[in-house]
Amino acid sequence: MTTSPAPAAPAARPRIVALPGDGIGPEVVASALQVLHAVGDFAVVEHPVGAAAIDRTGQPLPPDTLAACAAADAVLLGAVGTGHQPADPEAPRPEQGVLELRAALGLYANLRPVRALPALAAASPLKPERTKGVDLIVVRELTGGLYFGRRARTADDAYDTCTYTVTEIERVTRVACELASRTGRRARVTSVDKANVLDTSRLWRETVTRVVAREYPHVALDHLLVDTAAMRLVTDPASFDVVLTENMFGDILSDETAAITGSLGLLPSASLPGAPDPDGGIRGGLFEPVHGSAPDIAGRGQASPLGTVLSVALMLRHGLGRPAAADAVEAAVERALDAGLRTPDLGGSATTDDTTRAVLAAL
Ligand SMILES: NC(=O)c1ccc[n+]([C@@H]2O[C@H](COP(=O)([O-])OP(=O)(O)OC[C@H]3O[C@@H](n4cnc5c(N)ncnc54)[C@H](O)[C@@H]3O)[C@@H](O)[C@H]2O)c1
Ligand SMILES: CC(C)[C@H](C(=O)O)[C@@H](O)C(=O)O
Ligand SMILES: [Mg+2]
Repeated sequence: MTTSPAPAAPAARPRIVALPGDGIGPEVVASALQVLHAVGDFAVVEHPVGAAAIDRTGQPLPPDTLAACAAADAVLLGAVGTGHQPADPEAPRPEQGVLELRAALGLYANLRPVRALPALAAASPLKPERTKGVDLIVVRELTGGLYFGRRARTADDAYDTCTYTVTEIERVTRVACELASRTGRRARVTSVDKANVLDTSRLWRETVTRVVAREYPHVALDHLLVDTAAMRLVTDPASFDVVLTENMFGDILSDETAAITGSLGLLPSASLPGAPDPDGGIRGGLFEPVHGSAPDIAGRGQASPLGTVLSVALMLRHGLGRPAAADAVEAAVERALDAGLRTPDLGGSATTDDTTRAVLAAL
């Protein structure tokens, strides 16, 4: 008697934790999850973070939320924050939730890609000839520097310290160089620091220079001071390929890149525990738009969900090893914009729901 082979076990559904958060977070996450479900079969569970979690549990990152994120294949976050600081300096702050999550999951490499889409050339405050062809990635160190240094405050004074170790700088430099070396990129890394003032920046510059010279000699490396980089990002954005920088500078410069695309609402990000797998393998990670909770427009159905939808594309590509689905989502967003879709931040009147429908229709 011959035995037939056992039927192949169905591929496990990737487990996604969604953290809607605050303000427009729930609006943009709901939209992005519709797009995610349109391109595959995923098991999604939602957990609270930020002010929503403080309201429910007193903590911005409750232990149940962290445990679920640690066990998930990938995490999608909307935004946290109420837009105002609590009167009591000891009170928990929503933003601590996202910072603790990044640190707890070891997500030191934050990728913030920026592409100027031809359809949106007129939406940028920059001249079209300056933004034409811009395709850069900010690689922001995410778990060190001022955000995580020793700090204290009294009624009369306060300090935050900026610390970097050689190991922290080396590993994020490797991520930037790996990305710069990939097909379609220009093998150029611009490292941004403030080496004319800060010791951490001098260590940063020396370490980046050494890693590139020893391990990535084919990568063209240059260094810019952060003030000059801020200027160059709007005067000559097309000159950048991969921008490598520390935590605080990366936060500020990446919001500035909104001027290139036309709106902060369009920018996605991926926070990873290392370089994306070159073979498209599963990496996990946290995926979130660059923008915040936008309290000024929350609850009105006006927010652009595209930064979160494009973060889903990054999740599919870098977190879940599904590059074809990622390409499909990005192409659908481009087709919808080509067809004239414009939310108020881009000068139009499309709602969040209109945008979701347009992307789903273009898939
Ligand atoms: N990762 C995060 O969760 C994250 C990121 C940035 C800011 N924040 C928090 O968000 C709160 C508000 O901060 P803020 O106002 O300085 O920055 P923000 O990014 O929330 O908003 C800045 C401006 O951009 C607009 N905007 C942002 N996202 C948009 C979208 N998707 N569509 C259309 N317009 C959009 C807003 O309406 C606002 O005018 C603060 O509590 C801050 O700490 C959270
Ligand atoms: C909310 C805040 C802590 C966060 C940051 O500064 O990293 C945000 O501005 C971002 O860019 O993701
Ligand atoms: Mg920011």
